Amino acid sequence: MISVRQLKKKLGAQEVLRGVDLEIATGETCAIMGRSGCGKSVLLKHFVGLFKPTSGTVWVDGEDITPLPERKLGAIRKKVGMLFQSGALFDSMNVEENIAFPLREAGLRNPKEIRDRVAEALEMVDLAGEQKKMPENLSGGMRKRVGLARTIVGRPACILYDEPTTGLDPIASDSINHLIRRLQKRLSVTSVVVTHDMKTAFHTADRIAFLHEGRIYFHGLPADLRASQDEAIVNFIEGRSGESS
Ligand SMILES: Nc1ncnc2c1ncn2[C@@H]1O[C@H](COP(=O)(O)OP(=O)(O)OP(=O)(O)O)[C@@H](O)[C@H]1O
Repeated sequence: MISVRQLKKKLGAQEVLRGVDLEIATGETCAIMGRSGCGKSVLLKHFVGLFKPTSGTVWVDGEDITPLPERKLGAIRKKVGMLFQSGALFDSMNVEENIAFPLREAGLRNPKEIRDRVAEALEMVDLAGEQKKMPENLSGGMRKRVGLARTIVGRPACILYDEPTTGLDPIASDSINHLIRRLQKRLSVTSVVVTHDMKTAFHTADRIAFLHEGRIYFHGLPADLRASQDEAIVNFIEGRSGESS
């Protein structure tokens, strides 16, 4: 579904990505992990053309999206939905209007069809009946669910999650982890989960990619990551900074 070849990205003077190679198969869930600031979000944004590589290529569903101009990226963004960290809701719109937004943008006009699609998406994220609430009256976990409903309402083939559990308490996080897994089964979507939450990675992922110093340092089964004796990986998993106090 996604194939990244020798992707390099410079932002200002900083070489954030230094030759990333990564293959994500159709239907699998891949977690991308790595230390804060290592470039996980930058990498993810390349999958929908929000960043252009300095060099290298990004293929989505068999198409090289690197040379595509902005007006042609709409089709890719229909295929690959992205859930941003904050949920990125419009504060002036209620839950229903927020979720209906991409449908209207795509040209859907039939009010009953829009209502039904919104209700179905809300039901999938366990928020049935919450159509009329305003974003300011939602908890952080609910905002993420509404953001997710807005992502799945367009029926993407692939969902990108940028830090889906950041800022949530452990129980709300656990519930989002289950939701990611359930959606993957129910919709048979390919999922990419950027996270530094070990629980999220181990709960949701078929394979884990560990980004370190601008490259994919490890890509394999969660059990193999856990069993690794490599110093950078062990320090990350055990949360050791290497500093003394
Ligand atoms: N638009 C931008 N312009 C310049 N630098 C940027 C931009 N976006 C990100 N960066 C830089 O790229 C680096 C990687 O950022 P990124 O957000 O991908 O990290 P991350 O691994 O997702 O971190 P975190 O886990 O803390 O969210 C950081 O040093 C950041 O400052």
